[in-house]
Amino acid sequence: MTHVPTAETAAGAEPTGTAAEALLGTDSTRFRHDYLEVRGLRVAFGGFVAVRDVDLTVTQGDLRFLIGPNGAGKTTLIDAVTGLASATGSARFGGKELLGRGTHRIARDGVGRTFQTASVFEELTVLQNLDIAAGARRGPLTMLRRRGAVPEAVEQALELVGLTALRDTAAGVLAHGQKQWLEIGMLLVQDAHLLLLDEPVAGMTHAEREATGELLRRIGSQRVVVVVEHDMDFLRSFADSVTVMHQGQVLAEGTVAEVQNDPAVVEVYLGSPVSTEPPTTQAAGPLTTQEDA
Ligand SMILES: Nc1ncnc2c1ncn2[C@@H]1O[C@H](COP(=O)(O)OP(=O)(O)OP(=O)(O)O)[C@@H](O)[C@H]1O
Repeated sequence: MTHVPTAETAAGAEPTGTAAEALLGTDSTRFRHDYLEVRGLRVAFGGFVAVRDVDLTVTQGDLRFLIGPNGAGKTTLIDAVTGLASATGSARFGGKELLGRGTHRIARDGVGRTFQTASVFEELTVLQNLDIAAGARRGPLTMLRRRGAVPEAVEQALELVGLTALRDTAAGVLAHGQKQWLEIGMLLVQDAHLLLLDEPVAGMTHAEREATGELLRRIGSQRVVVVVEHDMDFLRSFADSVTVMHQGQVLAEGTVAEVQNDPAVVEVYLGSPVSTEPPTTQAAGPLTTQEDA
């Protein structure tokens, strides 16, 4: 029988505190003081500078959203931090300089990312995908020793991302949202402590977006999480803080309310200078949607 995945079986189901704590740790873990510190980051493609002079600090417990118009340099920034784009300046995590290192070493140092399109092994089951991700961390010898047993971290990740009931389902038949959760689970079993997520809720249903937001909250309390996102409703529901990029630079940073009322952000998003006249009615901010207007 084909298992039909539903939103209810996925990340919306609250995991037990034990699984989340066991996998993510608690405030007393050694990762408490982890943070991403980017300074003077610059990425050029030939003569075109896609990212310039970017400073960014993101700490554990601060679910950071990175927004900006198309082409602002958000994905390029993630590419630079994860070793996919060569960059100058500095990007440090856990006290280590990431720039100039290979993608695999950066991953081993606890930095994980997702892409706009989920990249899971479609023919393999949820469990197999997680086990491979865990194996990437364990190394071949440990993998051989553990063959047959489901590693504890994999069990915990299954529960945390709400895919326990779908563990034996082929990843290819998962709903779109569930694939994203699987990818996030794969980062967790790889022991990523900096998670850079590129548009994780694109194409998701409302229920899937809500479930993802709750999941990111849980993870963000114990890991350093940066979310690139265009979905402004999602941002306003779940962001602790926001960095706005424009033309390769940081334009504004602050709480949702702060950036929403920043005239420079308004101008970029609306494409025209903000009126200096007092509004006659409640003005819609740049991060508002049709629902709000
Ligand atoms: N490999 C590349 N070679 C040349 N130019 C590139 C390359 N990758 C990105 N760019 C350019 O760099 C700029 C920033 O692109 P990037 O994908 O980082 O933007 P973004 O903010 O993530 O946009 P979006 O929201 O549309 O994903 C764009 O002008 C893009 O065309």
